[in-house]
Amino acid sequence: MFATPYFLSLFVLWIITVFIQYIFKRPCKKPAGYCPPPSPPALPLIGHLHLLTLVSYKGFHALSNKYGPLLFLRLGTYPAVLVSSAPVATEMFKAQDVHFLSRIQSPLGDNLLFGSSTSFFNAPYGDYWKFMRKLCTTELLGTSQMKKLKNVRREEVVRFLSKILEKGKKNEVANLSAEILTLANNSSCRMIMSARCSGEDNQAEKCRRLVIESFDVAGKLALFTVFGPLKGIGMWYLRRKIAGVTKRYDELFENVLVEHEEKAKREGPNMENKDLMDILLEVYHDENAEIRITRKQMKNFFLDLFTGGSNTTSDAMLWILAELVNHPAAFKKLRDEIESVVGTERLVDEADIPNLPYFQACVKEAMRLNPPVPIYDRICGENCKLAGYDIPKGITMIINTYSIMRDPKIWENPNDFIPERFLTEQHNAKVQNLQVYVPFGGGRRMCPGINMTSSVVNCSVTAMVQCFDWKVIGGDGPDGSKVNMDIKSGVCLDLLLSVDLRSQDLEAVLQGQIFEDATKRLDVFGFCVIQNSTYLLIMRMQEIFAGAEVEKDIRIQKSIPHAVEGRTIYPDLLVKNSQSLFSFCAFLID
Ligand code: HEM
Repeated sequence: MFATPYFLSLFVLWIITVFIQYIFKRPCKKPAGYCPPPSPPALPLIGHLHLLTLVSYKGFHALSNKYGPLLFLRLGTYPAVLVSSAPVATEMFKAQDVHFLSRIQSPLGDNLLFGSSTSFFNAPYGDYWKFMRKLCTTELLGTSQMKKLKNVRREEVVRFLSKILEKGKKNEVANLSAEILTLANNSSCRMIMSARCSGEDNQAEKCRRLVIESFDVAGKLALFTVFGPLKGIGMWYLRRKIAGVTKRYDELFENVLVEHEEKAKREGPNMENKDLMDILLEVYHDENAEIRITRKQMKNFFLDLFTGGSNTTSDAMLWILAELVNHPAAFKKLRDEIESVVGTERLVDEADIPNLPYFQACVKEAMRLNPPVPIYDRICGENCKLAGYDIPKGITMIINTYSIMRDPKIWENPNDFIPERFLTEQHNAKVQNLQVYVPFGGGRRMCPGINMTSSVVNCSVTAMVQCFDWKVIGGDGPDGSKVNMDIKSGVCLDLLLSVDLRSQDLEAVLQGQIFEDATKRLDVFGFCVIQNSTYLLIMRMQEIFAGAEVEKDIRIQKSIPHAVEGRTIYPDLLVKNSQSLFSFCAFLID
């Protein structure tokens, strides 16, 4: 009742403030010879906002096609420079990298989950960022840690494939957008903190929902920020939501951290199967560490890993599969490659990837055309020159990877899906000294999560091509066989595909893998429980054999001495293999 006139008067007040600022603002004196980047014609008050479109990077792309690769823009009251070509990006990430090493800070300072200086993603370039970056490269996200987590990824992929297999057998349509997001979330949550996103009361699921909520708040706040004087009003309007999300996230992570600390005390220095949280906690407790990180920094760091790692990875997988479905010749070529290297008697494995060059080219080409992070920001730290133009200290740089990777001066037929281009010498020579392929950014601040993403993408996409045939339901094109690649603002690709298992042989291979996976989990379960409570084990088995409804995750009860708490077994996988399991179980009980 009272809110509408109230907000209306605030809005009018804002218009008047901006207008007065606009009229009386003195143009600041620029030194002689000052040469700012070119700028499209702007309107009073809103600047270039009217030139943008709902899918922001496509609007920016259209602008750079018309006005050039380096542009000065005014988004409301917010000035920014748009970078859209490989030569400019190369200069920025190589010769001038030192001037562009920080990102935008949140208008809320350290009170919001996102954008605060205690996060790693937004940390200003300095000792904390350098320390964490080194830790990411050498320990947390480096190749050797990723190798250690291989089984975790394998289990999640096999779990995903078993769901798809069920769909295929029943001739059902698979909502791949949802299934692949679950796969990416579960893989990253397990690698980061040994938890899966399933069930209402699950920590990883709670964290996923909090991340979505805080993205929502951050997005709204960014809108207010564009309209200068509205920034304060936005912060006031959203203050309760911000405080609520931040408090819940803090409590949730405090619990997870305490659980990990207790586990570390119980298992001692030789603890096996460490996740990323175990490793970072060791650094946190190390009194001789180069930098003593705070608890808040640690919590924000995990948030960065979740936000940086889940949707990006699932989007990458969706785009790759969509491009392959839309290009049947490429799909067939890839399947032939997998078949010639792996055969049909075993499931493709991460270790096969170096022998699958065409697969690697398909991944690159799909990510070139559809970068999961199409735009991102940097801040200019010092007055400097870029492509001959003056860039003022403090201005936001918007890097449009979508434009950079469709630059017609670099890529022949830039809008076409041609994986072969990544296999030719000619292409390699042309791009040798240019930053042309930038889905993960560039320079010192480029994405540290490449290994983690690649390992999940590699093992899942290759298996999807090896085992299944995919068809679009109600798609685009004259015969309705194409995935509609036109995305709407803020929505990820909607991928609904019917799935068919290719052959009986592959079904046997997949079932074998699912069984092998299940027995691995049973082994842990049986071993722990058998020493102290055989009865419990048999009970559980009978429930499974009878096909009775059982809980999704059975946790080993805390009261059982020597049991590994928190380990889960997955009965939905076990049920399918009841016959083989029976003999396995009998062996254990003997
Ligand atoms: C397809 C998957 C991914 C894409 C396309 C992607 C893309 C990007 C891009 C474009 C940036 C900005 C780089 C720059 O400023 O030059 C970035 C930064 C970052 N990404 Fe990723 N990313 C992906 C996956 C991941 C994963 C799996 C993680 C970790 C689990 C991760 C963690 C981060 C972090 C922490 C940063 C900030 C780095 C810094 O400021 O030093 N990303 N990512």
